[in-house]
Amino acid sequence: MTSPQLHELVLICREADVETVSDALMEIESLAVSVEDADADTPAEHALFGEPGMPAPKAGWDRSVVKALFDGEQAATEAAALLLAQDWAAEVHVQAIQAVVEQDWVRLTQSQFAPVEITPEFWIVPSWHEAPPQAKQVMRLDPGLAFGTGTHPTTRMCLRWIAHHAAEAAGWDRVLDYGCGSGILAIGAALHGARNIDAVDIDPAAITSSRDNAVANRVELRTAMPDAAQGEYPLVLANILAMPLKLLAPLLCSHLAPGAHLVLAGILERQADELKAAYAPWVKLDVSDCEEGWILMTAQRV
Ligand SMILES: C[S@@+](CC[C@H](N)C(=O)[O-])C[C@H]1O[C@@H](n2cnc3c(N)ncnc32)[C@H](O)[C@@H]1O
Repeated sequence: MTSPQLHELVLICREADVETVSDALMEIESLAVSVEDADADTPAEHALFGEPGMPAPKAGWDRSVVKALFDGEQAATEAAALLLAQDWAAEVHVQAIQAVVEQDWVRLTQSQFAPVEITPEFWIVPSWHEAPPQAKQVMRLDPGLAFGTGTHPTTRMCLRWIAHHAAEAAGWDRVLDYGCGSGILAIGAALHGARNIDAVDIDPAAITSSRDNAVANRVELRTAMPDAAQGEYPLVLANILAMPLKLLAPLLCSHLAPGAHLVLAGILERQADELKAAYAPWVKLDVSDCEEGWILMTAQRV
């Protein structure tokens, strides 16, 4: 049995009625409601910006287009009839009830994830893309349930650090990726020559995702919950957030072998001093990279 084609009910209403109309549409089980400016692209169009730092002058446009999505033409027609029968709907007008052209959602989603350059030689490339010709090192990674596709500056900075220190990878005979998400940092380390990598996370979906991504990249990781991290490592990576990183300072530092590198991300520029203070009993953290307000903090245990 095929499901009915999606239809949208397009209404024109005054700014004062937008909220009531939207609420009513949600109550009669519209699948989605959106509001647009009915005068967009005409001389009557006006923007809704306030002064910098001030709220917008009002919540809607003088004449708004409210579009509500329904599962089939009949549902949209019934919703229109029900809405227009309300005593507050005198100024609400039906502009159209029309079939919605199905999008190729898979293609649309895929088009939003392009290859990500970490260094000119090292790229993160979704499985449906060709690797760029200049890429010498490629990680295959598709967006999934766990954080870490290479599009976030914190992840990119960690990967760049790994790539720039790849000459030391012979010494990375154990690596700890604490808060592994998609496994992107652990896989990045493996692709650059690290061995015996523990990728741990509190989120079971991250553990599954890291395992799958490791298989896709033909690298070996030990993926597990955080208590699987045992002993000392010459490289410890953790891209979490400032607050958990502060709480985790004693634990992460207890895993640093003599001479080990500690690489921390998920920290905003203004949080640098708090992090330095939290780690000061064990190591001296420095800011070693910065992107879009996020910083990378690194240290080497003496
Ligand atoms: C920002 S994501 C980073 C993912 C990946 N490492 C990257 O660099 O893109 C942070 C990850 O840390 C995990 N996490 C948060 N708090 C944690 C904790 N206390 N112990 C272990 N993992 C934690 C989250 O579940 C999440 O997967």
